[in-house]
Amino acid sequence: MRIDGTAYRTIWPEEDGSIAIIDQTRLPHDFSVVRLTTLDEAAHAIRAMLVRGAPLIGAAAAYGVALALRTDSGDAGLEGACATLLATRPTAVNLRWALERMRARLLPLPESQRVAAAEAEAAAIADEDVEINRAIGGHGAALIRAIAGRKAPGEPVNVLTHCNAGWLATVDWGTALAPVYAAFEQGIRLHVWVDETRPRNQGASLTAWELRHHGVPHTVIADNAGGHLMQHGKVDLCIVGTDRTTASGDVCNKIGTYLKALAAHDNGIPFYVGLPSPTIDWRIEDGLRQIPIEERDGREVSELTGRTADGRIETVRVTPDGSPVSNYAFDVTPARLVTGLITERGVCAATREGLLGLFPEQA
Ligand SMILES: CSC[C@H]1O[C@H](OP(=O)(O)O)[C@H](O)[C@@H]1O
Repeated sequence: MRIDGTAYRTIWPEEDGSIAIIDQTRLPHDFSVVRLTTLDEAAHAIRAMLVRGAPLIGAAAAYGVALALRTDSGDAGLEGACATLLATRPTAVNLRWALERMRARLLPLPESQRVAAAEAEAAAIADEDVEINRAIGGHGAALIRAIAGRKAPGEPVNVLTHCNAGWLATVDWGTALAPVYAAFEQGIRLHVWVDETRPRNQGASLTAWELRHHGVPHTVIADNAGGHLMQHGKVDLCIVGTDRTTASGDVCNKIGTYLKALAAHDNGIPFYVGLPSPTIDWRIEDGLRQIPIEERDGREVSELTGRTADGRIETVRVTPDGSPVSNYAFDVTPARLVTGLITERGVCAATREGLLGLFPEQA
């Protein structure tokens, strides 16, 4: 995506072998590029959410393996790197998918060939992600265009999204926001309701930042406002991302997604999911019982970090000292509440039959 005229991806290799990332914990106030040079730095970047979003987590882990092999390209080094990176975050299946792909590519190779092959495979994962998301954008834009055709002339299509599933959550283009960007580029009038997405505020801090830089009309709202907007006809469709979708169409995504899906269902509003195929977990059917839900540090709920009027970044506490805090990072939306899955191969029902219709090789 372009920021002030410069084209960026969220992650890229540098000539010196380091891996550059945009530090997303500094947005929206500072645009800061960090260079990773070791396995531990890559693992920290994922765990501490300098990079986040299922596809970007997968790409970052792949590059993390390449960094690790520069130090130890033996089997133990490779297995150790994969174990370290796999342990960073439990929910996004792209992490497991990318690491299994790197292991399969590298284990058969002699140690002398592994660094170059790891860098090439990580770059391939990144490039493929961009093309997958571009295709999701095209398929999703057709949905937005169809809704636009039913609106009064000049009326924008109102899209509600949760968390950040834009280009910052991927290598480029995004998943839930790819259709928004594609429709916007096609000249379709639209507006995006941006759930702030407590507690880490990826919507307020990242989605709003993305959309503002791209010139897409948007309004940041409290998470709890979405249902009210739907009841009053102000939402035409919801599009969200996912960190893991089961073979039967259950969708795991940022905490609060399930509540939006319930409100959409109650108001007859289409609820779509931007779903790149590496985010499909073909090994499980029951999302509620089989998807591990990450629990993060309670301080993400009890504290707020922002910029003061005079430009200082400060953190304040918003709960009483001593009050216990829990911080579930994801929830699971049952397939029955999902209108459709927007994949790189087209849109399908949130069912096993729907997914296998687009990905028959997985049968
Ligand atoms: C395109 S994946 C985006 C997905 O990832 C986010 O989780 P996190 O920021 O914790 O990595 C969120 O669930 C988004 O929908």
